Amino acid sequence: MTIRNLQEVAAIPKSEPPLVSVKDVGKTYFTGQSAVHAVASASLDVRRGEFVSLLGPSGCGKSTLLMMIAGLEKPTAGSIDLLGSPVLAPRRDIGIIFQDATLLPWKSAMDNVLFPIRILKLPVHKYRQRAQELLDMVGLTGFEHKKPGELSGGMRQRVAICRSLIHDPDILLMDEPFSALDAITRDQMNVALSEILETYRKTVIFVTHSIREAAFLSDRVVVMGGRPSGIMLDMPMPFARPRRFEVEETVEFTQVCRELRLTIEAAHGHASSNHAAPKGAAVIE
Ligand SMILES: Nc1ncnc2c1ncn2[C@@H]1O[C@H](COP(=O)(O)OP(=O)(O)OP(=O)(O)O)[C@@H](O)[C@H]1O
Repeated sequence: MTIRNLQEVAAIPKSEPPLVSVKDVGKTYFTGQSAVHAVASASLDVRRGEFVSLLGPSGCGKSTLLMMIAGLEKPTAGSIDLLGSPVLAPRRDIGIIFQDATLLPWKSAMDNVLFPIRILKLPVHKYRQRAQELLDMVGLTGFEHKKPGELSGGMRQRVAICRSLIHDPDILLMDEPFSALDAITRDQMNVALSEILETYRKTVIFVTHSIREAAFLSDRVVVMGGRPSGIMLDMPMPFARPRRFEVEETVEFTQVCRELRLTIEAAHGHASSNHAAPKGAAVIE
């Protein structure tokens, strides 16, 4: 089982082909008589070890793009390659985390983490130690035998993160994983996720409404928006790693967040921050 560390990632040459390649992808949903153009033409490359956030207001197609990368929705235009092969269906080299932890309520935290191993018909005993290491890393030592109902929302989401990592996927897709948590727990989860990724370095595509969350976690932030929706901005985050809360108190962080916010507002025809937030952009924190 490979555990990639930061030094290894830093050593990945920029010339290496992207791990995820989204080319001119579009998605139109047809429901009865009407058509919804969820994503117009989106192109995006993600390199191995990168953390890329998809940021934008409600309804701009972030989840749709993520679900297409996961192979859970089919594009109506363009193509998506993962590790050099086209995505045609859900794949084992991907781990997915949704807003709701969706744990099995009758199973313990340990058994929930090991669940993908059972589904994949791999030998469970070989993965117990890794499951324990993951639970230890997210601060759940001593909670292995608790059922989801006995855990807090933040704890359940930590179990879900462990579950997504247990089979050592190359890519993690995360759809607003912390948006149901209170602000303090959410901040703690952001730091916990950063720490996890410093050890179990993965390629991550992360959907969020939160500018600060995107800026804190990401190597690049991709802003989606416009009508029809596409990619408005692809911006590298200039903050050194490892990152701790203090980065959010820097002038540079505030400037980056401002630029992201202005791009989102411009996408909605509101270039000035003095305007009231447009419908749809009201969800941006
Ligand atoms: N299964 C579906 N059938 C029809 N329309 C859909 C479907 N899924 C999404 N849509 C529409 O596609 C558009 C994009 O939705 P999507 O959920 O991808 O946006 P989003 O940016 O992730 O929004 P949110 O942040 O609120 O989750 C919306 O107009 C939505 O109503």
